[in-house]
Amino acid sequence: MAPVYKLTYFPVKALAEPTRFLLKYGGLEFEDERFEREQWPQIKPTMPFGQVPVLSAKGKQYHQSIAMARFFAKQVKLVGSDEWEDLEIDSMVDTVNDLRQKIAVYSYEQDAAIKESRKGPLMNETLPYYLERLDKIAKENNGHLACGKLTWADFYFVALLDYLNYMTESDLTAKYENLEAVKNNVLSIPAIKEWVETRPKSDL
Ligand SMILES: N[C@@H](CCC(=O)N[C@@H](CS)C(=O)NCC(=O)O)C(=O)O
Repeated sequence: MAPVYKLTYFPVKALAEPTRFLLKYGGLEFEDERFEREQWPQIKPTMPFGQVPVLSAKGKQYHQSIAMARFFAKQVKLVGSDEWEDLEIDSMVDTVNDLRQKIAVYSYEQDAAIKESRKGPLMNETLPYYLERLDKIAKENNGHLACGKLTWADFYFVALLDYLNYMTESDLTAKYENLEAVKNNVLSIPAIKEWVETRPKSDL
């Protein structure tokens, strides 16, 4: 029987990877549909808001990567134990996403001169600002980003990290031992370790 879930995305980790981590963690079968960039013009009009990732299930399409990650986090019990914990987790996920967007504004800039002008502020101000605070939070939470325990906020951060490193051409967590601990806590989970070793290779 075909899997219940199909996740459609470019052949990269990026925004689909948190959901892939959660599906693998929960042992939930899914079709990992990756299309080539040349196919995108044909596929784009078939997506609800012209973007991916898109989750297909039960004859419907669902967009927005954070919404789908939260959906699977509930299924695999990586959400909070009450609304307050969910608030803490959601706020960390949104903060990591804010950081991603700030990095993307630099990384995806097509004009070389504008890109260069954004590099200093990003590298010397924005990244340290976020990473120092995230590292402090990881310390206070014993190697996690929220609630002092493993939650989907950890998965969200660690699954996006390769993409963030690719966009900044750096190893963002190298200098931050508590963020390294968050990374190791997620990557040492057997199902995640296996996925990372066997998933299709991609830079971002
Ligand atoms: N907020 C959306 C953003 C999705 C998004 O930016 N998707 C990009 C790929 S990472 C895309 O589809 N780009 C192609 C396009 O817009 O034509 C989400 O988190 O799912």
